[in-house]
Amino acid sequence: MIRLGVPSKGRLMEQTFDWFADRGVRLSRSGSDREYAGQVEGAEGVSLVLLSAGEIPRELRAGRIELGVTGTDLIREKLAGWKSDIVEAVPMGFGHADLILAVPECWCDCENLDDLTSIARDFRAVHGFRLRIATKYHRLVRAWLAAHEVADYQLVDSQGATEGTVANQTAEAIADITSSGATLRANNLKILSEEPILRSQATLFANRAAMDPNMKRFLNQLGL
Ligand SMILES: Nc1ncnc2c1ncn2[C@@H]1O[C@H](COP(=O)(O)OP(=O)(O)OP(=O)(O)O)[C@@H](O)[C@H]1O
Ligand SMILES: O=P(O)(O)OC[C@H]1O[C@H](OP(=O)(O)OP(=O)(O)O)[C@H](O)[C@@H]1O
Repeated sequence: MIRLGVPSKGRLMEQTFDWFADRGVRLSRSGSDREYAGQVEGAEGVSLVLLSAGEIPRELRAGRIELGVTGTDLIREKLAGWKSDIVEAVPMGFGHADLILAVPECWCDCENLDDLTSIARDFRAVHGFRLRIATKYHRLVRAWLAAHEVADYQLVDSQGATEGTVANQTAEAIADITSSGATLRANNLKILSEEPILRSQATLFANRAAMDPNMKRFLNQLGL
């Protein structure tokens, strides 16, 4: 049996259902909106597991699902060395979002990472603590800042409403996912001019160890 993990709610779930329907596989939730059980029609030996998008990486690596749909950001953030256990089967063309670093709009002398680096250096001297960046993407942000040789900062964990942390004075900058940019604008934040830390989209991932003839047949059926 191939267990296919799909986000259990929202646009990501609906667009995943549409993507599979376009390829002749009908995924649906059984029972009420609140019941996290599902059905698969049009493919033999495949079952549907509805999960939080954030849990799909862990479940895939643990082998509790063989296939999973989630954002590339979540796989890279949650699984160190993910390529040894996980195969990227296909980017699905939706759920596009950029992981970016943003600072208050009113920081007129801060347009890029070089500016932020010198602000961070002075910040520590003036305030006695390191400039705080709120994020839930600890691994990706740390690696990106290290690659750009930025060291004078601290990460503050924020699992939601991250853009609000600056107004709430629990951070000076944020690193989060954005797509339309509306949340950043509403919170008076601007993106640094560098390329995003990561461009993410919804992707079908497979557990590498589960790549048997059965799995290949199913991927084939999906046109992959
Ligand atoms: N505004 C957005 N536009 C497009 N994609 C987004 C947006 N926000 C988040 N995503 C993407 O959706 C995926 C799920 O994100 P996230 O973990 O925040 O979901 P969630 O809805 O909070 O799920 P859960 O709470 O069940 O884990 C991620 O891959 C993320 O990149
Ligand atoms: O650029 P935009 O189109 O405004 O989208 C960006 C927002 O979407 C996500 O939040 P989500 O709604 O998933 O809630 P969260 O704060 O719980 O992460 C993300 O964390 C941003 O806050």
